[in-house]
Amino acid sequence: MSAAAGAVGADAVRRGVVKVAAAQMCSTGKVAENMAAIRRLVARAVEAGASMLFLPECALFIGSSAAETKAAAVAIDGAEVAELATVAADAGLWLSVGGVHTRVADSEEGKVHNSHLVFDSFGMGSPLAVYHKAHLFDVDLPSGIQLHESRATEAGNKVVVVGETPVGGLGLGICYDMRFPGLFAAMRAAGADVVTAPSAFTVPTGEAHWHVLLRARAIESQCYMIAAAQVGKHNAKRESYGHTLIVDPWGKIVAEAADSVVEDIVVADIDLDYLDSVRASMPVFDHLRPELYQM
Ligand SMILES: O=C(O)CNC(=O)[C@H](CS)NC(=O)CCC(=O)C(=O)O
Repeated sequence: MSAAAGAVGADAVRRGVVKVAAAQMCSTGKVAENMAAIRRLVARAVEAGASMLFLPECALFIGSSAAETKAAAVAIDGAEVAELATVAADAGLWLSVGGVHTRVADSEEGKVHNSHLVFDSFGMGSPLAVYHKAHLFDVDLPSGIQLHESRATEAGNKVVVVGETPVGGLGLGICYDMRFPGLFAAMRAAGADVVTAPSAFTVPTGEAHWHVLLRARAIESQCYMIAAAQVGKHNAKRESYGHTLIVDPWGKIVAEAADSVVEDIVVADIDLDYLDSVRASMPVFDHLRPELYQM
């Protein structure tokens, strides 16, 4: 075998095809019960042969007021986060936990971060990467839904792409972030192959926008999009749309959970050779004209 052929072979091994799982669940205000559900979902992902599992926003806790959310926030170096690291390590699985309310040390009002945590499968006890949700969901919708995420939460200020995961470069988003294409373009520019939008989407906005937004972000960024979702009634005030989704870089839905199933995983292959071929045949990032539309 020539040296050149050897190099191609090595690259193929690095890119390759990797199976992932995305969860759907209905978290409540009871952390211990949510943690038990996470353990069941992890076991199912292992059984399915996945290398990585993606859990939705609010996987550990979903509250019904800003006060509850602040009170339930965990320390990034605390017991709950360490437990998640151990769960991942014991299973030999990489884990994305899409939105954990974490304490902000210097917040005068006791506000939290909505943090997307990534754990590797080696069990170092702490997350490999942390992204703080940058766009906060402060809305007053015609359907009567009012949500003011900023009452409990401080926005993050950094784009985060984890370089070397089983699925290549992994861009971290959360829920409402999916409405901001600039964030996903920035992730692609920073090396993302897979982007994420773990969610607790409202039912009316989900019916109107969920599939369109997620497919559009995948098509534009030419990345796989993984959106693990909360589903069903969490408490008297909150209900989520479900439809956990995995979309390929051409915009095709490759896995979707039924909204009637309260606890489930869906699996799909992440094929980075296919991703490369999509990017090569339509090199949109070589055609950008930021001088025309940079804001
Ligand atoms: O409240 C928490 O504890 C965690 N945060 C959330 O669930 C957030 C803020 S209320 N939900 C969303 O961003 C939904 C976005 C959405 O539904 C849309 O963009 O249409």
